Amino acid sequence: MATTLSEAYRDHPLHLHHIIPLDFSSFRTLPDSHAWPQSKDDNDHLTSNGSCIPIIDLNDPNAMEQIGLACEKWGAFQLKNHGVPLNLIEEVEEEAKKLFSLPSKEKIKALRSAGGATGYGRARISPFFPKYMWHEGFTIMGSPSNDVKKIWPNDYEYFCDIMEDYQKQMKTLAEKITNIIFNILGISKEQNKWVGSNNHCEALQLNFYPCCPDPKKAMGLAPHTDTSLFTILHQSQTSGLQIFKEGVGYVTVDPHPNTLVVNTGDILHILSNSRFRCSLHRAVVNDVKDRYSVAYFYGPPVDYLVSPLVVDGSLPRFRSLSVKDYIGIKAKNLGGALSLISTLLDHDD
Ligand SMILES: C=C1C[C@]23C[C@H]1CC[C@H]2[C@@]12CCC[C@@](C)(C(=O)O1)[C@H]2[C@@H]3C(=O)O
Ligand SMILES: O=C(O)CCC(=O)C(=O)O
Ligand SMILES: [Fe+2]
Repeated sequence: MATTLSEAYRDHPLHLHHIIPLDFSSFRTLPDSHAWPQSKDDNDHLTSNGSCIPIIDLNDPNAMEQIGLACEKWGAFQLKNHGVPLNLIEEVEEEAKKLFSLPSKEKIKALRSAGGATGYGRARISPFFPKYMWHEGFTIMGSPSNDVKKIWPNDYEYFCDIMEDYQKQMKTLAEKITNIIFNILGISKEQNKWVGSNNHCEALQLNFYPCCPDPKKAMGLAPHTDTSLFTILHQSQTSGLQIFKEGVGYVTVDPHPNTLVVNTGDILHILSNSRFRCSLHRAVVNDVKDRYSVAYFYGPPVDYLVSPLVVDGSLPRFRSLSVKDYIGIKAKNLGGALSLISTLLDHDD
């Protein structure tokens, strides 16, 4: 049987102190463990003048062209008329709120294990940063029942139904977006047989950023790119997501009701031979409101060979490798993973 996404992560265990979040409710000031050095750049570009992530209507006849441009320029766009029922999105947010509002001692029951991929805990990228993030996460792959039963032995069903339903809706939308993107890139049906099958990778991440006593010094989610083909994100009506734009800095993605944020990931960057960027992004926190977000990561199956698409005799900028191998390289090198597989640089190792 082919490897699953959780199995691909099992080979890259984390230490427990990189998994257990703080009991944020017990802090009135920012603990040193969560105080990040401020870089000058950080406060400069919280809103950008005129530059903002495009909002695209999926029903617009020009949607395909707009999506292509957004992926080239920003590696992100906001999507209107995406077809996902709004009440389902609201229910996912409500269930996430219920889960994260539990006392620490309850949430810890579903703690992700060292070699595990799902459950409650810190972000997987935590070991790469000297300070901790003002964030708690809950990772779901398929049915969350094994994890949620540990917290709510008698009331886990509704939560699970909602999360599974949401993943189904996200998969349908992700397939539409993939078809559009592969059309733009001219990727053949032969190469994308996995789209629309059940042989794909998906994961759902519930994020919680508690209201923070010293938001300027804290970091919600440190800068990263996603390991997906692309990610579909619902952010609650509280802003916090910022996308890095070359020459501009971090640009805030203002929440718009009824839109979902789509950001491109590493796999699409490699496949498109870097025509599409993979957006570097982060989440900042605030001292007024708790913030929630729900990220759906979508991509080809773990044994799929990711090969850069070469057009008109251009050279591949990355070596071909399986999704599983890329996950392994990223688990060890995070932001350095793409340059390690680049064909344009000399590697010492
Ligand atoms: C399928 C995925 C995608 C993961 C790993 C695994 C499960 C959890 C995802 C996240 C969610 C939070 C940011 C991130 C950077 C993290 O730390 O965990 C993501 C990561 C990735 O995109 O690499
Ligand atoms: O909370 C956000 O807005 C960003 C979340 C994110 O980047 C992720 O889950 O990968
Ligand atoms: Fe992300």
